[in-house]
Amino acid sequence: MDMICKQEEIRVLVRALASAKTKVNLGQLLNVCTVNALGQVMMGKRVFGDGSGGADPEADEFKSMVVELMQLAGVFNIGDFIPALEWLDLQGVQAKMKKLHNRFDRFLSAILEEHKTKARQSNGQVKHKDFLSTLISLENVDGAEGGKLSNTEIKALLLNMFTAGTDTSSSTVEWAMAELIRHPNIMAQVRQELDSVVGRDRLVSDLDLPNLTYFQAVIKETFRLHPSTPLSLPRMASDSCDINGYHIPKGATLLVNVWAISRDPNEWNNPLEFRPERFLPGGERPNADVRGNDFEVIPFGAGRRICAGMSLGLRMVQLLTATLAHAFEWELADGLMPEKMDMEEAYGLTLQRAAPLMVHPRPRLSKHAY
Ligand code: HEM
Repeated sequence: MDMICKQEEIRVLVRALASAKTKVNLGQLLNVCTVNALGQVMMGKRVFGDGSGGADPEADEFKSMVVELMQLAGVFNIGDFIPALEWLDLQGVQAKMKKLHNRFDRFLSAILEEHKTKARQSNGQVKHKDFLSTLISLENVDGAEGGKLSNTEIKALLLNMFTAGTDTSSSTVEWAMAELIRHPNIMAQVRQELDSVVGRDRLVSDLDLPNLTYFQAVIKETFRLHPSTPLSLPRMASDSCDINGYHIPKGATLLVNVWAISRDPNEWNNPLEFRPERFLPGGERPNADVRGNDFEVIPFGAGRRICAGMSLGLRMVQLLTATLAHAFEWELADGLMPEKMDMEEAYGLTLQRAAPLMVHPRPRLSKHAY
C-alpha cells in the first residue's frame, strides 16, 4: 500500500517539476509530496489538492504550522529549567503553542469529520483501507486497558504522524539534493549508477533501491551530516546513574546530541566533508547503518523508542532523492554558483535549511518516462 502511494505521489511531483516554467522552491514541493503520500497511507486521500503544490494556500498553511511547531518545540524555554518561573511564560512559548494547537485542531477536526461523514454515507461499507478508518472503527472497541479511543486521541495520533513523518523526510531530501548539486562529481557518479541500473526510459522504483550501492552511501552520508532531528526527542532518566564521570539524577531530562556525535572528529575522518565513500568498502565505516545499531550515526534515534516510521521514512527519502537526481538536471536559481550555496541551518527541533533551495529542474529522461 505505502509503496503504491509513494510512487503515485512522487510521479505527481515529477510531472509538476517537468512542467515548471520558473524557479521552484524544492523544499516546499517536497513537503507537499511527503504530506500527500502520508495522507494517502493514513487517510486514503491527499491533504493538498492536486499535489502539485503550486500556489496552494492550504499547503503553505500546513507547512508553516509544522515549521512553527518545530521552532517552538526547539526553543530553550526558561520555565522548563526553572519550574518556579513556568507560570510566567516569560518567552510567550506556551501562549504561542496554545494558539498553534487551535490551528492544528481545526485542520484535523475537519479531516476527521469528513472521514466520519463518508463512513456514514457508505453505511459502514468502507473497507478499513487506511489508518484513520481503522482508528475510527476502534472508537467503540474497548482497548487493552479498558478505555475507548476518543476523538482527541485520534487527532493526537494523526498530528504525531504528520509532524513526525513529513518535515523530517522532506528536509532530508532537500539537504541531499543541496549536497549533490554542490558536489557535481558525486552527482555524476550517482547518475551513472542510476542510468546503468534503471536506464533512461522510466522513473526509479522501490525495487531498484537495493541495487544502488553508491547511492545508498550518499543517503547515509546525508543522514550523518544533516540528521533531521538533531537533538532526537527528549528522554527522562528512569534511575540515577553515572556516565563518564557525570552524575545523572533520576527524573532528569536527557537530550542526545545526534548532530554532534555524527560530526565528532574522534569518530569520523574530516567529519565536515561530504564523502559517501566512507560508507563503502575500503572506507572508514563500510558496514555502518543508520537504523539505530551503529551509535556514531543515529538519525532515527535508537533503542525502544526509536523512530516508529523509520522504514517508511528511509524508503521515502531514498526513492525521492534517487528520482530527483535521475529525472532532472538541476540549476540553481538566479545564476547562483553551487560553490556559493548557503548551507546554513535554521534553529528548531528539526534541521531546516536557513535558505530554501531555489532551483530550475530540466528533464533528462525520455519524454514518456514522465
Ligand atoms: C527521514 C525521516 C525520519 C527521521 C530522520 C525521523 C527521526 C526520528 C527520531 C530521531 C525520533 C526520536 C527517536 C528516539 O527518541 O530515539 C523519531 C521518533 C518518532 N518518529 Fe520519526 N523520523 C522520520 C520519519 C518518520 C515517519 C515517516 C513517521 C511516521 C509516519 C515517524 C514517526 C515517528 C514517531 C511516531 C516517533 C515517536 C516514537 C516514540 O516515541 O515511541 N517518523 N523519529
